[in-house]
Parts: sequence; structure tokens; C-alpha cells
Amino acid sequence: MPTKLAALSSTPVSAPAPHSRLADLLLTSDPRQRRCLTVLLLASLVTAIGIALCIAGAVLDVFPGRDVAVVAVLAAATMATFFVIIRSGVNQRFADPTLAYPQIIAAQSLVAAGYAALGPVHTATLPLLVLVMTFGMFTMRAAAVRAACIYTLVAIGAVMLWRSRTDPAHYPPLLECFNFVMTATVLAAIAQLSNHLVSLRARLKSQRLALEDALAQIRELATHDELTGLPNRRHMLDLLNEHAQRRTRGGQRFYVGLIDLDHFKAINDSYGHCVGDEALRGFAQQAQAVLRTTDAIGRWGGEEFLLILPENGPGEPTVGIERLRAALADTAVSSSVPQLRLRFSAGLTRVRDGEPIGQVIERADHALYTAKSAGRGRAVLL
Ligand SMILES: Nc1nc2c(ncn2[C@@H]2O[C@H](COP(=O)(O)OP(=O)(O)OP(=O)(O)O)[C@@H](O)[C@H]2O)c(=O)[nH]1
Repeated sequence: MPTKLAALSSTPVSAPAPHSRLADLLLTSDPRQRRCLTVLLLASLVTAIGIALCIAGAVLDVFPGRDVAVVAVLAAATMATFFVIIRSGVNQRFADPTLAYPQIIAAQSLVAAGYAALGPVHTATLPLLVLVMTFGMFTMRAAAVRAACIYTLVAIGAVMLWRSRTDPAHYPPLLECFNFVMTATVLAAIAQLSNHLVSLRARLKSQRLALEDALAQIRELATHDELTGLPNRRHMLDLLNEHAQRRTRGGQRFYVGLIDLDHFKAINDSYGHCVGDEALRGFAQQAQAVLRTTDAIGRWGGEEFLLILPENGPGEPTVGIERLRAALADTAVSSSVPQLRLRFSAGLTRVRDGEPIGQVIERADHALYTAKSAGRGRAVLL
């Protein structure tokens, strides 16, 4: 399309700070991977604190150190494995790259193992079951949260039953029954809450999409003419200023042109306003098809259009305009009035270095007036 004149400014990009380089190295620069790894690191921090407490408990002889050490090593190995899988990008091969479900299942299995190993202080692990499910609630589907809750209940129930039989001194059966019922109640509440959370997430997502749509529409309306779809006057002024600024930094020279459709009032008067609108759309389509992709055309107002034509080596700037004139002589711009042909006059001028844009437009307008006075259907270069 000949409306694309944007060239990237050469703003220097500053080097990232050392801490951000370290964060990129550890967590990658991909925002999604980063989110997964950040959650995993948070879970690892909780695990590390748990392991530190276990070491302290074992040193103080609060519970048997050997079993707890096995669970601690397993926990550290599990976290490290998930970190490697996500950091290396292997997780991208799975349907859910967050790996939330396998992580939750692994974490709950470790908590259940910790429950079995911690003897006299085993109930301290129960809040961890809730914490792990809370991690899952924010990312998993409601069905996956339900399945994870059921798995957790079965795993912890089996451990409670096993330990109340093998070590009733530290796992009194009655206390275990109480723990089991309480755990089941909390997990059921979490499963229920996750339903609300999922519908809330869905609502937020659809609101975000609607907002993005509205924003895109507003942006389009602010910069484009509704009838022809061409850039509007304000956008063309922005493009003109961009070109002028680029020129001061050694960019291309350029011409500015004004096109005015000839006897357009007569089209409206003879065939009606709708045909007039159709003709304006037809003109815009032809102009976009015929002009160079480096040229820009926008609706300046009514039946007047503004052109920006970068100078690509020696040659007449009117070549593109004459190509457009020839194309319009051959093209029907209204389906209801197929014999209707558009003619136009054009005024062109070369932008002088450092010249205010208003002055350039005034000169182009003067050139256009000269073309009109000279009998229309022509281009004048001033
Ligand atoms: N259908 C339609 N007509 C428009 C629109 N904007 C401006 N016009 C019409 O364009 C016509 C311009 O008329 P004039 O300024 O007299 O120009 P002209 O008839 O083209 O005559 P010359 O420019 O001297 O050749 C007016 O009748 C406006 O109503 C539009 O969006 N749609």
C-alpha cells in the first residue's frame, strides 16, 4: 500500500543492566517461560525453607533424620528437574507448557512423603497441601484442579492409614481421622473456588480482548478516514513532519502534492451523494493500487487528497500522478454508474530544506489552483 512511509528512528538501544542480564540468564527473556520459572522459584524457596527446618529438626533430634533427608533430597531433585525442563524449553513440547499439573502432583506426593517422615511434627505439612493447590488454582483448568484434589486426598489418606498402623504413637488413628476429614473439607472448598476463579479468568480474558478491539478501532478512527480508509488529515500531517525531520537527519528529499477531483459537485448533483461516496472510495482504491509503495496518499478533506512522494533519483515527480490519471480514465468507480470516470487536477512542489510544512502546503495549493485555472485535468509543479 502506498501509505506506508514509516521508517524506524535510529534511537540507540542502551545495554541491559547486569542484574537484568542475570535474570535473563536464569529465567530467559521469554515472558511466558519467565512466568513459569518465577512460580517454580517461589515454590523452590518454600521448599528450601522446609528443608532448612528439617535439617534443624534433625540436628535437634525432633524427628528421625534419615527419612527426612530422603524426602529433602527428593524434593530438591524434583525442583531441579522441573527447572531444567522449563529452562531448556522442553516444556514447550507439551500441551500445557506451564507443566502445572505434573508439578502439582509431584509436589503433593512430596508433601505426603514429608507427612510420613516427620513423625511427631507431621501435621506441620498439612498447610503445604493447601499452598500447593493454591499455586495450581491460578493456572489450571477447573477439571485439572478437581483431579489434583482427588489425587492429593487419596495420597494423603493412604499415608495417614499406613502411618497410623505402623507408628500409632506419632500418628494416633483418631487424630489421623480428624486430619483426613479436615483435609478433605479444605480440598473440596479449593476445588469449588477454582470454578469461580476459572470463570473469573474467562471473563477477564474476554474483557481484555474486547478492550484490545476497541482500542484498535479507536486508533484506526483517529488516524484514518472512515469513507475511503485512507490516512486522514491529522495522520498525513504527522507523516509530513516525520519526513521533514528525517530529511534534516540526511533522509530523502520529497515532494508534496494536492489532488482535487474535477467537477465533483456535478457528480453529486447528477447521481446523488451515494455515488459521490462510491467514487471517492474508487479513487482511493486506484490511488493505492497505482502509486509506489513508498508514496503516501491521504484524504485532506472533501474531494481533496494529499500526497507525499519521496524523491528516488532524478525523474519527474508527476509520473505516478499521470499513471493514476490513466488508470482512472479506464476504471469504473461506481457500479451503479459504470460510465462515470474521474478526472483530477494536481499541484506539486518539492520540499525545501528547513521549510515549514504550512508553507509547503500553501505552495502545493497554489500549484493546484494554477492547474485548475489552466483548465483542470493536469498536474502543475511549482
Ligand atoms: N459524496 C460526497 N461528496 C463530498 C464529500 N466531501 C465533499 N463532497 C462534495 O464535493 C463537492 C466539491 O465541490 P466544489 O468544491 O465546488 O468542487 P468541484 O465541483 O470538484 O469543482 P472543481 O474543484 O472546481 O473542479 C461538494 O459538492 C461537496 O459536497 C463526501 O464525503 N462525499
